[in-house]
Amino acid sequence: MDIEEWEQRHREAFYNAKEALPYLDGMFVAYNSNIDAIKHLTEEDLLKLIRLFDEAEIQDRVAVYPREIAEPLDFVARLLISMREGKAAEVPTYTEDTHKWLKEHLGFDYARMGGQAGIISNLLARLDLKKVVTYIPWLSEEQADYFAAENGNILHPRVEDGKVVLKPPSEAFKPGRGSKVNWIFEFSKDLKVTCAGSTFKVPRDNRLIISSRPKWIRLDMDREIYDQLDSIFPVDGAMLSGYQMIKEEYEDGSTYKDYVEHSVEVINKLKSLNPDFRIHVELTSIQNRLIRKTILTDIVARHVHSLGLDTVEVANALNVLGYEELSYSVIRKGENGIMSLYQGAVQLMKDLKLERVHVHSLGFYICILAKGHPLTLKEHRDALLFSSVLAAARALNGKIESLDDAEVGLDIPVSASGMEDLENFKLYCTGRKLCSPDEFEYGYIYGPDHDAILIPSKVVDRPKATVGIGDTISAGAFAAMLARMKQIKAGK
Ligand SMILES: Nc1ncnc2c1ncn2[C@@H]1O[C@H](COP(=O)(O)OP(=O)(O)O)[C@@H](O)[C@H]1O
Ligand SMILES: O=P(O)(O)OC[C@H]1O[C@](O)(CO)[C@@H](O)[C@@H]1O
Ligand SMILES: [Mg+2]
Repeated sequence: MDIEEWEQRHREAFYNAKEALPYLDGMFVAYNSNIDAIKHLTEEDLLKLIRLFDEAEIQDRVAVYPREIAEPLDFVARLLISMREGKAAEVPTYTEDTHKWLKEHLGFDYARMGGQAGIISNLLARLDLKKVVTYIPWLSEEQADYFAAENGNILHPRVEDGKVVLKPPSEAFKPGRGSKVNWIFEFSKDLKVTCAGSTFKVPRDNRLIISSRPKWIRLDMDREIYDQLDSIFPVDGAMLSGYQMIKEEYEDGSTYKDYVEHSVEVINKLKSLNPDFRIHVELTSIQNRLIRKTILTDIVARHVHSLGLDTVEVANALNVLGYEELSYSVIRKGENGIMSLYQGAVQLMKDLKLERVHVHSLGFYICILAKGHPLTLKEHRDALLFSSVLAAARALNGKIESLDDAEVGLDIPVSASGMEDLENFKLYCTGRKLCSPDEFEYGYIYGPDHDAILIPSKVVDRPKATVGIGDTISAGAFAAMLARMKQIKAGK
């Protein structure tokens, strides 16, 4: 594979996407947004933090592998695990005490829009989409301020005298509603960590998300808004996320089954209102295995078209779907396990009856397509290359203000190690007759029951922050794909 060829393809794809995006009438985005309190950890911070605890106790808690933050020791343990493995993780906390303790002992550098739906809404709005209809069940006044308002193209449903109208978030929030604040601990490659006599270096830039889960959170849609869902149209597709909020049981006796049922009702109603409608679900790391499995088998499977996830989430999904061996080989080899990652993504597409599975990894993206998916492999590849430029821009500056602003991503080089990973995969693909050597150079794979796109992606050496880049990649690619479908429909 020739790096200059891929740089040229990125440029061409970026301008093709720029041409196509205005053909979109709009996108519906729901459910989760929050305020991200972001803290870049230094070695000094870590020394101070570890000194607050007995190091043997930290070690014991690491071995427990806490799946929620019930007390500060859980936090320190999950932080060390995440740093040592270089794996992105999100851990829930159900107590306000966590926020108080972190504020008192660490503090944060800056607050930003957070949550897949929040980040995706702002990205699509700044790509100048005609309309982004966002639905956040817990929209607070403070949270409303984190939505991009400069283009006036983000609208949120509101019930006025029994009628659903679309308003800017700043006019649609629920008065008196509290805000959901997550903590994001960003840590850079090579940061040195010493605890209980052992020292290690952080293997790659990454972050740990502490996801607050206040009692009032419900992953659900207001009844009136559901009943008048046609009022958000015309929109061409939806990007849904936040199902990780769903709990097994609630104080009022309801259970996760009720919220899964409502979530599927919303999806079915959206599809009934536009036969060409396409729905993408963006995943995140979900600690509760029952909820993770249920989201995949009862909400995603057979109901949505497209799934976006990172490598750890592929492994976690395979694990709860019964592919322990494959899951382990994805995790064990990390970014190098491209064969297992590919096989895992194909398995997800088959088991969950999806049209599209878009996996983002550091240095390359894989997109598995069901046979018969509209668009050529080149058009799908363009969508992925476009998102790679966006990812670079977001990694470089920590945000994307506009399409013109995103062009800075074109100057970031395609990842040499990503190219190497793909080279290692070439033998597997050509050996199994998945593609000819030439087709592989284009990044096209024609499987027996699926097609696929592989691209090397642009990687920023010292990113400003990594949180939200995956959401940016998935949103950019899905929007560009839909836009191309609309452009073709318009005869262009
Ligand atoms: N320095 C970087 N430059 C470019 N892309 C990056 C960089 N760091 C991470 N990424 C991309 O961001 C993705 C992170 O995805 P994910 O873990 O889903 O993030 P989030 O869910 O917070 O948006 C990685 O898979 C990789 O493709
Ligand atoms: O699961 P939650 O609490 O909605 O949080 C999702 C987290 O994932 C992100 O959206 C990144 O994907 C963060 O901005 C956010 O803190
Ligand atoms: Mg993600």
